[in-house]
Amino acid sequence: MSLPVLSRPLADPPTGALPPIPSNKPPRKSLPQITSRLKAPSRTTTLSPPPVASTVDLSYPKPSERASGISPGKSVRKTVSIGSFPQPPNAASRPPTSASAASTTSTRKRTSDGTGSTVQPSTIKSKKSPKASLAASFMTSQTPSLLNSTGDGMTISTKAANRISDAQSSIHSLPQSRSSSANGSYSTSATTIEEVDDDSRGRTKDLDDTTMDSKQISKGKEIKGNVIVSVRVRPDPGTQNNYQSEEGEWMVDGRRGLVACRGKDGGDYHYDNVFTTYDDNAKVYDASAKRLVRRVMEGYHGTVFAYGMTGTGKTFSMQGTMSSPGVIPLAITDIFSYIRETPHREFLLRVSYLEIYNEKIHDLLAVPVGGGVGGGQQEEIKLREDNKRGVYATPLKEEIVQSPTQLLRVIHRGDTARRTGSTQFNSRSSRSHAVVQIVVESRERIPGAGAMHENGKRVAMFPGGVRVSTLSLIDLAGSERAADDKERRAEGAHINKSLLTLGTVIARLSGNRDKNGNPTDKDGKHLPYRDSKLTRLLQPALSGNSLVSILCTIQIGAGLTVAGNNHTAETLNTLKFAARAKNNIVSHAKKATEEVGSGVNAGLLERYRTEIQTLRAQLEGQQKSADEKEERQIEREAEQRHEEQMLEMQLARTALKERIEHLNRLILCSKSTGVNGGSVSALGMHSRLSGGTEYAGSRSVRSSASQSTLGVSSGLRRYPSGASLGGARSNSGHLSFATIPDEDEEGGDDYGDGRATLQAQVRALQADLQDKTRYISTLEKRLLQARRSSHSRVSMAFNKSPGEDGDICRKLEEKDAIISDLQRTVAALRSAVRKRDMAELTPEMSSSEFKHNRAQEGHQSSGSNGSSQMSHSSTPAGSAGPRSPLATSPLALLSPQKAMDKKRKTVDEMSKMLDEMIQDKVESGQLIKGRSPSLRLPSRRSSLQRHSRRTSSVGTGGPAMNSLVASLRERDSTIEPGEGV
Ligand SMILES: Nc1ncnc2c1ncn2[C@@H]1O[C@H](COP(=O)(O)OP(=O)(O)OP(=O)(O)O)[C@@H](O)[C@H]1O
Repeated sequence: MSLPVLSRPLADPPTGALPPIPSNKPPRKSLPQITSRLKAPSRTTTLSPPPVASTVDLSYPKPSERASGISPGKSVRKTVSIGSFPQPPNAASRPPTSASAASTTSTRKRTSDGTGSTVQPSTIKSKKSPKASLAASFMTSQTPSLLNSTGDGMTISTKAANRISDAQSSIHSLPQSRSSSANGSYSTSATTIEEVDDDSRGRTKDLDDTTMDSKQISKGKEIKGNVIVSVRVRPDPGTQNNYQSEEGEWMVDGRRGLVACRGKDGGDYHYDNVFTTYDDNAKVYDASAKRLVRRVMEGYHGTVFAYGMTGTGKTFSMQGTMSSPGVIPLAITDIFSYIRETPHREFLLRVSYLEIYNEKIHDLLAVPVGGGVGGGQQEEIKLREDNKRGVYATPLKEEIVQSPTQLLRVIHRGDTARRTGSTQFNSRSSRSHAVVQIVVESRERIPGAGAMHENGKRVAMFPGGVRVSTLSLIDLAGSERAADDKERRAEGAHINKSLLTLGTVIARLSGNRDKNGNPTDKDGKHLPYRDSKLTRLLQPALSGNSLVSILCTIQIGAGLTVAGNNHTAETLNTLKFAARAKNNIVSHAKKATEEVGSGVNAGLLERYRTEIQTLRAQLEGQQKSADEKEERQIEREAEQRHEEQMLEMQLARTALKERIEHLNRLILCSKSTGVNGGSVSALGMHSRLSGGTEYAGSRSVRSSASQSTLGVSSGLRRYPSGASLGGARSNSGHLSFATIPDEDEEGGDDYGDGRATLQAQVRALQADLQDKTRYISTLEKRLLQARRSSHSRVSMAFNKSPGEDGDICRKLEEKDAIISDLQRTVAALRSAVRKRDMAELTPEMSSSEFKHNRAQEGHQSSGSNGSSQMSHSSTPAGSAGPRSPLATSPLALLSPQKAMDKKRKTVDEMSKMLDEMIQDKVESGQLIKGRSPSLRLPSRRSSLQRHSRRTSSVGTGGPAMNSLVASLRERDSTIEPGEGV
């Protein structure tokens, strides 16, 4: 099936003055009592049919005779032209459009045979009278391609055919579609909202003033102008438009809107429009639907439907052909023209297409479950009704369209799915009622624009509100006599039943309502809308919520008789239906209100806008949270780095602090206790000497170790021997040598003068022990940390580039150096202890020697300086050289003076105990062996043993001390040099 190519202007809106109100038809002598109420179309047109149609001699033998109970004159009680529709905005109030401009620059004059010839614009412009303008509107119709109007330049392949439905097309459906399920349905019931529309009413009044006595105008009569009834006569090729049939003579007068039948049951029938066989689809559309379409764009609901016997041209009129597009494609063109002309509003169009076949509703746009158009199972579509939306079909697929081509494609897709069949009168007869529904949503582009001017009148508009209106284009199935084919008969029965119901409803329409607001007939009985799906669906339109245009198609002439059927009765039935519709349908159509907010009635436009806003807000929120997350991550990383740095600094500070404390304590010890010499003072000296500016690392460890070593050395001086002195020298290095003379000198003074009490010394030693303990634990910590970090770096290094191996190796070597230092320090400690023990156990030290030395010591101390003493005392025993204080001091301890011996012995014991404790600490703290340092906890047993030894020796004095020394000896003999303690 091919889509029709529009052969008329893209935009041919009624921008100029509206056509004149049809003047009252001249009273006819034969119908004096009727003609006073009739308004015959008095359109002056240059396209009048040939004389054969209009000059048929009409003779009305029985003018007052009623056809089927309805007098033709009475049935057409009031005929109001299309001009009674609400007026469109003034041309001046709208921005000029290219389409309208085009219509003034180049026009084509349509002739009665459908061909056009170019005429000059001036020819048309010169016709200023309303009548002339209407004529001009027909004359100026241009016939550009519909495809060009979209601007997309797409070519739709078509196959020439007389009917649009006869052609095949390869156009595919568009992806953008949505379903109007119960939840997703959209209101088209805005017209149920009553609003005062002074504009349209006033205009109707003005228009009617020209045609009828103002006293006769009532509101009910005014709104009848919202219903247009037209009759179109199909050409009968067989009879060359000879309107004579066996049943009588027919007269069709397009100018007067008259169809008359002279014969049995005949009569005169007047309508808003009567289209002769010479009128083409464009003229039909212009006169019957164009203005309605425009009103729909302005916010009114509109319904156009074609009614008539089968084969009389309903589908031809609604769809048209490629060369002569029908109402639907022309309406689509006008819809988009209106959108282009109205830049201050934004629009959203959605379309649905359904058919009622055998009293079931089918969605022509939904792909059936079983696949294939028209086949498979479809979800049953039901009609529902609510106060807001009125009657609606659900679930019905709706597609959003953005161009005329797109819209035509969608409708074409529905057409191909529509049921057709061959009947006696139509090889491709529509077997269903087809309903195209175009929902138009619109809103002001600038929210808050406030009041707008329409037709020169100030119309209050709610800024930002969405207006929803609906255009229903319905091609009804044709009524027919019983067919031979069973299927056709069944279809025909349903078609006829629904059309009968439609006729019944229209015949009983009265405009009355019961107390619940339901429409009733004159007798107050309910109208049978529910008797058929068609009437149920048309209920909103028939009960007055919509502008209505009914196009009734007939075929008259001898051709029908030739075919063996006389359809005059059917034709008369159609004419009567049209007359009843015109008389009975009362339309209260009002412009839909603008719904503000995102409720059901607000339409998709508002929903989409709300959704856009929501999504935009979500997007911003997500962006914000992502940024925040990133910031937090960065902060966290920075915090971690900071913490690591702080930890490192803390460790460094702790080490520094401890060192400072240690140094301070040593200094304070000597000051606060008044001790100027002895081991305490010596330790302080050594600390100062060895400390310097070294805070941590191997140097600190070394200095600390030196202190320990020196501490031990200070004890050893009480038990001097040549071997011990040599060992002490070799292990302690230059520090030992540098400090020994001071220590010895001061120590000699201490004990010699007895200024420092033993208690003070013990305290000082204990404090020193605590310092050492703390220092050792700090070293442990650092060692552990260094090991951990080097491990983690090594593991990281494995994952990193091989180029970093050198760094790691270097660091490992550094750590190893530290460990080696520590090991050396411990070894020095051990060595010092061993030497001390050896010195302690020297038996051959004679008392005379001791005396001699002691005397010498006393002599030297009374006069000479420390350095000379040192040079003498550092000489080994028995030699002529100077003797070391370490050599002389232990001898002095073995003095025969008992009191002094006792005192010194106690000090020695204490010193040994302290040494042992230091040793224990070192032993229990960190044990380093080779390159794999590990912590070793002291065994509980040995610890306890040590503790008991300590307490016993402290509590009991000499014997305990002996056993302590023995155990020390025993232990030390098991330790090999170089082995970790
Ligand atoms: N005004 C017209 N001018 C030229 N051809 C016409 C006209 N009206 C109808 N026809 C032709 O008559 C045939 C039948 O028309 P159409 O199918 O439109 O009738 P119908 O009323 O829709 O029939 P049905 O109810 O069976 O579907 C078609 O071939 C169509 O081209």
